[in-house]
Amino acid sequence: MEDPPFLSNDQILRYGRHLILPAIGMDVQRRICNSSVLVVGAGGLGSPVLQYLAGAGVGRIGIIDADEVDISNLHRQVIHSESEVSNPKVDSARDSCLAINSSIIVETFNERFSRSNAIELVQNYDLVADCTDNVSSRYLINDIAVMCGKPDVSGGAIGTEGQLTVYNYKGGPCYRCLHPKPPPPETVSNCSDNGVLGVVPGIIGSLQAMEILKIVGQFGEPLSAKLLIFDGLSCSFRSMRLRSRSPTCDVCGDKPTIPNVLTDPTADLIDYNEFCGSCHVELDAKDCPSVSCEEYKSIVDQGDEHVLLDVRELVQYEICSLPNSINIPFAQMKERIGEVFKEIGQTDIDPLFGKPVQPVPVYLICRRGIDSLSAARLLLSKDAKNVINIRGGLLQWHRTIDSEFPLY
Ligand SMILES: Nc1ncnc2c1ncn2[C@@H]1O[C@H](COP(=O)(O)OP(=O)(O)OP(=O)(O)O)[C@@H](O)[C@H]1O
Ligand SMILES: [Zn+2]
Repeated sequence: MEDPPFLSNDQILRYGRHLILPAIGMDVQRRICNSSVLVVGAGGLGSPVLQYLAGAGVGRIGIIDADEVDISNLHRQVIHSESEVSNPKVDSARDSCLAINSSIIVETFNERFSRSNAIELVQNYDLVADCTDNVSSRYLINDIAVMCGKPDVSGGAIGTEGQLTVYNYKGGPCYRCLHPKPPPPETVSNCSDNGVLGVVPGIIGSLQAMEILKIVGQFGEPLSAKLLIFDGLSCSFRSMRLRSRSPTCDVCGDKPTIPNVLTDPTADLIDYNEFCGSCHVELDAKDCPSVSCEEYKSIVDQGDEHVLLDVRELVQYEICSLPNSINIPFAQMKERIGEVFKEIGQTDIDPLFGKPVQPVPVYLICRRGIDSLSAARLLLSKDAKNVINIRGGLLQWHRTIDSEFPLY
C-alpha cells in the first residue's frame, strides 16, 4: 500500500494533540486522514460517530439515512439541532461534520441502505459503521461487509444499556457466525417503543468511533471476537469473548449458502425484510376485529357501554391516557390473565341463570396499535368475547381526533 501523503502545516496544527500521542504520531494520523468510512444511520449512535470521525480528520465520510430530524431525536442525536427539525438527517449531519472540520469530504445519501445500493456503497469505503436500529439492516450491512471484505463496526443501544463489537475484522467472526437466524420479530424492541436514555448511544457511539479510528489508523487492538456490554444504571462495562469465525456460517463460512454478488454477478441478494420477518406485522389483521379511531370516538360520543383497556407500560400510561381507560400492560397479561378477565368483565355470571353474561365490548389501545393487536389476539386465544383493537393507537388518535392529546 502506498504511503499516505504528508500532513500540511494546517493539519499538524489541527491534529497536534493526536500527533504527540505515542500511540498515534504522524503515521497513524496520516492513515486516518487518508481513510474513508461509511456511516449507516445518522441517529443516536451515528451522531457521536460522525462528530468524532470528522474531528479526527477521517478524509472521506459517507452518511446514509432516509429519515428527517424529529424533535424527539434531539435528546440523543446530538449532531442535529432544533433548527434542523424536518430537514433530512444527512444534510444536518453533513453540515455539523463540516462545521467541525471543513477540510474533510462528506458524501451524503438521503436514502435507506438497501439491497439496491449496498454493494456499490460499501465497496467505495474502507470500513462500514452500523449505527442503525433494526435487525434486517444489521444482517444486510454484515453480509455486504463480508462480501466486500470490509470490517463492520457495530453498536446498539436501548433503554439504559448498550453494546459494541467489530465484525469481519482480520478473520474474526461476522454477525451471522454468531446469529445464524434472526430473532422472532415480536422479541425485537426499538427506541421508539422502549425508550432510550440519551447518553447511552452517546457512550456506545463514542466507543464505535474509537474502534473505527484504531482500525483505519492501524493502532491498538480492535474489539474483534469480543462483545462489550455497557450497563448505564450501574455504570459497568463487561467484555465477553465471542466464538471465532464459524466454518458453517451462511455468508463467511467454508461453503456459504448466500452467494457473493460481488464475485457472482448472476446471484441476487436475499430479501432481508422477509428473512427477518419484519414485513409480517399485519396490523389490520383479519383474525381480530378492529375499529378506527374515528369509529371508537363515535362509540364514546354515543355513550355506548364498553371497557377501554390500555395495554401500554405504566410509565407510558402515566404520561397520558384516554378518559375512563384501565391499564394492564401487555407484557403482564399472560401471567395475570385471570385478573385481566375479571377487570374487563369477562367472568361475570348472570345471577338469575348462573351463566356468563354477554360481556360488554372491550376496546384495546396502545401507542401505535401493535401491542394492542397482540393483546387482543392473546385474549381471543383465551376465549374472551367481544374484543376489538383500535387501529393506529394513540398516535392515530392524536392525528385524527385530538391534536391536543400528547404525542411522544
Ligand atoms: N437501512 C437503513 N439505512 C439507512 N439508515 C437507517 C437504516 N436503518 C435505520 N437507519 C437510521 O438509523 C438511525 C437510527 O437512529 P436511532 O436508533 O437513534 O432512532 P430513530 O429511528 O432516529 O428514532 P426513533 O426510534 O426514536 O423513532 C435512524 O436515523 C434511521 O433512519
Ligand atoms: Zn460469518
